[in-house]
Amino acid sequence: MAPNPKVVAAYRAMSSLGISESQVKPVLKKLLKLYDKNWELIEEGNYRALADAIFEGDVSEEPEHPKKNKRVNEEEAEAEEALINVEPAQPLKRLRLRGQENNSPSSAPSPSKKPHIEKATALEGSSAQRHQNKAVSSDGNTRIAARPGPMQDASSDRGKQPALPQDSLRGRKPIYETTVQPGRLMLPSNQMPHALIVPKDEPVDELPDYERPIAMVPPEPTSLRHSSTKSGINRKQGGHVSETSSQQKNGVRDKEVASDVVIASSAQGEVKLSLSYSSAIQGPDFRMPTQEQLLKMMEDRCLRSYKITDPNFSVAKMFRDICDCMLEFSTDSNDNSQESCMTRPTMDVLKESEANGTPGVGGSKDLDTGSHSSNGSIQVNSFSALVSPRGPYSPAHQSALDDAAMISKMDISKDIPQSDVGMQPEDPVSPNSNSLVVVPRHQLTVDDIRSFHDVHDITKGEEINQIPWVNKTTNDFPPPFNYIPQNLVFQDAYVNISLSRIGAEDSCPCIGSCVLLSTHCACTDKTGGEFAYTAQGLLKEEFLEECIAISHNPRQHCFYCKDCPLERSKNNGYLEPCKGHLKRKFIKECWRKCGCGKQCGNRLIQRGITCNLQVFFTSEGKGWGLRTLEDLPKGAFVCEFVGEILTIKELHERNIKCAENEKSTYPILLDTDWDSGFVKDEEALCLEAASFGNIARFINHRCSDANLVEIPIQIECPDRYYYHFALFSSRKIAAQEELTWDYGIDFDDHDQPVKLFECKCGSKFCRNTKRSNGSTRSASISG
Ligand SMILES: C[S@@+](CC[C@H](N)C(=O)[O-])C[C@H]1O[C@@H](n2cnc3c(N)ncnc32)[C@H](O)[C@@H]1O
Repeated sequence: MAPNPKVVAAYRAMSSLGISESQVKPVLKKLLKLYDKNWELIEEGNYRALADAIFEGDVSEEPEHPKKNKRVNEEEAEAEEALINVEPAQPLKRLRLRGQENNSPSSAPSPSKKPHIEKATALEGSSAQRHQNKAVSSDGNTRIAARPGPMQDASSDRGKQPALPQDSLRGRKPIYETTVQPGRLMLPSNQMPHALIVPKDEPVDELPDYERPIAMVPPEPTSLRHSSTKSGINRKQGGHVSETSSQQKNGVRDKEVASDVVIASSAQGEVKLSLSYSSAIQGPDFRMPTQEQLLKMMEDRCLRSYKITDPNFSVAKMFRDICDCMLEFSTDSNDNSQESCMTRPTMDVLKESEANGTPGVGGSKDLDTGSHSSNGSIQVNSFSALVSPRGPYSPAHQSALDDAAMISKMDISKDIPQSDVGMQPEDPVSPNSNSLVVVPRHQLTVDDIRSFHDVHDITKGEEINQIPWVNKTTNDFPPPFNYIPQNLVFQDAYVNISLSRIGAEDSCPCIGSCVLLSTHCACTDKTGGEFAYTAQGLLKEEFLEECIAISHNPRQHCFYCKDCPLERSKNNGYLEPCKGHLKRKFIKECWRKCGCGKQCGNRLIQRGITCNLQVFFTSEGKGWGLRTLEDLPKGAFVCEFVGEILTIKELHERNIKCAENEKSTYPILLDTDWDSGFVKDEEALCLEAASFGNIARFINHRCSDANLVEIPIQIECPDRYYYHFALFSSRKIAAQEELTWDYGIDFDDHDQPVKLFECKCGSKFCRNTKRSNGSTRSASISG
């Protein structure tokens, strides 16, 4: 008799998992019986049920049913015959599970040799694999991550289904049935128990991926067979029968019923987590596991497949926690008074607050108000603060946070009792904390998400040193912005960084550190044959003093362009005369085409920020500021001013837009070389740091006697229309001092690129209080 092609296919699929026909045969026979020869159930998910049954050993270990050898009908006879006659199957690549494409059948270890390990390995390729996170590597291959992602976007699930014909469904609708019953925990589809997945021809659901229920009801013929007493599970609470929506939708089956088994519940039983099971899985050999067996099995799976190493890990506890979270979430979200629910801020901030005598905020931000708070007083803990690698955080929490921001709300000024200040904070991601609210990612605006700044490191790891932030003065959180460590072109700016444009005159053939050599270095040619830096990595005194002098006496160092790009950008048909720009002293650093190394003393600013800084909320009404946490010598490099590279035209347009929305821009004109000839529009540039910037965006202005001075640095571009804007200490600065620089604002000029602010620098040279001076330097930052 010709072999049954279905059987052949099943053999082949199992063969690709390294399972021999002799192992498949008895299990397949039993499954055929169990499923009433419903091949669809066996074929589903590339023979997932078959593979699972073999690995679990459930079916094959069952005692033989008395009707074992009775051929019920032709098909069974044929199938059994085929099971005997079929040729050894060749591995069929198309049928292999994804992620196993490199496992040739020959290299697959024999299950009989290493049954335990083999089971785990194979499961990773089958059912267990579906519970794993996957990351797509740069080569486009799907990789399995070490941990499951509970709130993973369903789109990342692509590629998890086997390459079977139902692949054609990908990109359309998932093949799961989604009957939502009240009180069910909603989890993403990639967490649905595979045993409860319905065949592919069942109706598809309309629910978004993130609202798929964990409990699923598969189709089955009308029956209440499931009311088995075998299970031993106390189903008093949850053993109810429910009707699936699919039946109502398609009307194909009269009634499909399912039963729930409660596997966990919150303390008072308000929330229960139950598994629905269907009589479709209850053949004559149906054996319901006890709750204990189920949890034990799941625990084993977690240990093996998800590599959970915590010896105290308990699936039962995890499920209970899920119930607690559900309860907490649902009661919080129904309760409008949650707006005033509060939590304790992070420890370091509380300590600071206490020291300061005022409540403080750390890792906290006013979550852009309006939609979140009617009175503007609701404060939301920083998302990043919660996920700080140094904070009370575990990788397990991370995956949950990937798709849902855990946010604790507080209004410290009103709600934190003084007795709470300085108390040990709760684990902010503990499910037992009643101060947490889980906000689905889709409810957050881009600005909300951006605004989550890590209290320990506002740079999010982009700099060598972490730069924390603190607010001892108000409940405000740092403004939303994206931290970038290097300038980035916004759109039209022409910044041509190409090696071919760097000629011999713009690079040196030195070896080692140029500043230590006695020989001439070509990179100093443009700065008078002298290095600006000392061997100790400070600005040379003389150079620094010249820069400070230029800054103090702008009028004497001003030039006026014939065709000013700034005026041109206004494009109002009437070209105003140039108001003047400052001609500054340049530094040319060595770069990639030079012979010296990265540690060359003439590559200072490109090595990044090395001093210890902190963002803090100023008490003088200047908003946020930057301070040093260590003493700085005179001439030390502090940081670069980093932002988006905009053309002046783009800045003009952005200013108009921002003015409409009452937002600020923080621009620095890169105008120090505009006198070299006609500057094209795409080469008249500025840096703008309001939305994308580095730590320098927090440095406030101080008139004249600021402790930082700005210096243009040429690195990778031979042309000076694009350069770096570095800030150095203009004098010794003591730890805790605020860092300031003179923006060069003319407070009398109201026709500047951006609106002016009322200067609160406190300097006795403040130009704003005198409202005179008439500095002719072009405006930098204002707000
Ligand atoms: C580059 S930002 C500095 C960081 C800013 N303070 C913040 O909170 O994000 C420039 C803005 O800070 C404010 N600012 C800077 N220096 C100031 C000063 N001396 N007095 C008052 N406000 C100042 C102005 O609003 C200005 O537009």
